[in-house]
Amino acid sequence: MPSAVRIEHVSKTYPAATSWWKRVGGASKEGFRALNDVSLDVAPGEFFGLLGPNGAGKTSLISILAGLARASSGKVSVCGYDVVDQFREARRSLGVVPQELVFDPFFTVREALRIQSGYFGLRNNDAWIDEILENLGLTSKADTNMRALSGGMKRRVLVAQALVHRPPVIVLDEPTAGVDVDLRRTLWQFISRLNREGHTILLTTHYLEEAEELCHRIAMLKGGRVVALDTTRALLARVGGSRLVLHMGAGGWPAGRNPLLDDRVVDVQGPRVALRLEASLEVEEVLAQVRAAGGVVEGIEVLPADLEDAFLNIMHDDPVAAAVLKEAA
Ligand SMILES: Nc1ncnc2c1ncn2[C@@H]1O[C@H](COP(=O)(O)OP(=O)(O)OP(=O)(O)O)[C@@H](O)[C@H]1O
Repeated sequence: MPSAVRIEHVSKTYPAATSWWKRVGGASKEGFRALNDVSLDVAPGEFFGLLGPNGAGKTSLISILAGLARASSGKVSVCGYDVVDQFREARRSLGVVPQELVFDPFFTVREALRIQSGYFGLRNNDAWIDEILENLGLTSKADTNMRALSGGMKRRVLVAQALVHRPPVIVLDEPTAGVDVDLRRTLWQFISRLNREGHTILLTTHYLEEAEELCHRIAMLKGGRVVALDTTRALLARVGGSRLVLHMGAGGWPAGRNPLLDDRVVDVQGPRVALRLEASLEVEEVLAQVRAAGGVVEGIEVLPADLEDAFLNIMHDDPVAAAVLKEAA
């Protein structure tokens, strides 16, 4: 059986120089390289996560997969169909939920889904449309005009549109960005069910806890390169240990006073500082070092390591990723 998604040595360079791009400082003579020799193989039935910070290249990769953009080099196929040479077959095998809310304001929800079915040559698709509407909590909105829907409801319709032709591969580009808990739960229940029924899912997200819960395997992208590709379990095992979260009082984190202590820091968000621990027994020792360095600790939490730790570790351990991080700081 062919791979659900196969990406082979894909690079993407955006042309140098629209005038606005020059103004924001992104242009160079050679253009901007958003993807750099990316290779991935997603097996049929997998729930695969594509993670990475802003600008990592996730949307560029998905656009190439969906035939909306061309790779500068390399090959991409969906269910064995080349996305350029066999565009129709590849596109039919794919349902894409885009990141941006794009919709036609003139139709009701049901009309929009019927039209979308028509693009794939599907008539009499109402039974499946009704099932999708129900599973996404949209039944009561079926006859509502698209422009009268809230943002969250519009996002549900985007998901529904991607599913009308029952694609074997479903791609979700940050589907839960800015949506409420209710939609998240509804969406993940439905998507997990489709995955259990054999659909392959490719998910990009910034929410690492979502990826940790749902994905079998994960690729981490940074600066257009794959910096890690492994099972979720193996990525978690790579970090081990636990995390100490300190809530710092006046004066904040005593940076630069003790390099060993600074080395443990994985994340700083205002007064909340997360540190890596090899063993929980180290808590006392670390607290003593913080106090000796002049830090005032107001609260502590000890948490098991999670995907966020794995992500931060990998970003720091990878020399290219570390250089990109440093540049961004
Ligand atoms: N049309 C374009 N022209 C020039 N540069 C672009 C274009 N589209 C994207 N880029 C640049 O390519 C890089 C990768 O962008 P991309 O949108 O693929 O990243 P992303 O991982 O999806 O980010 P985010 O999480 O913010 O959505 C970014 O630096 C972006 O500014």
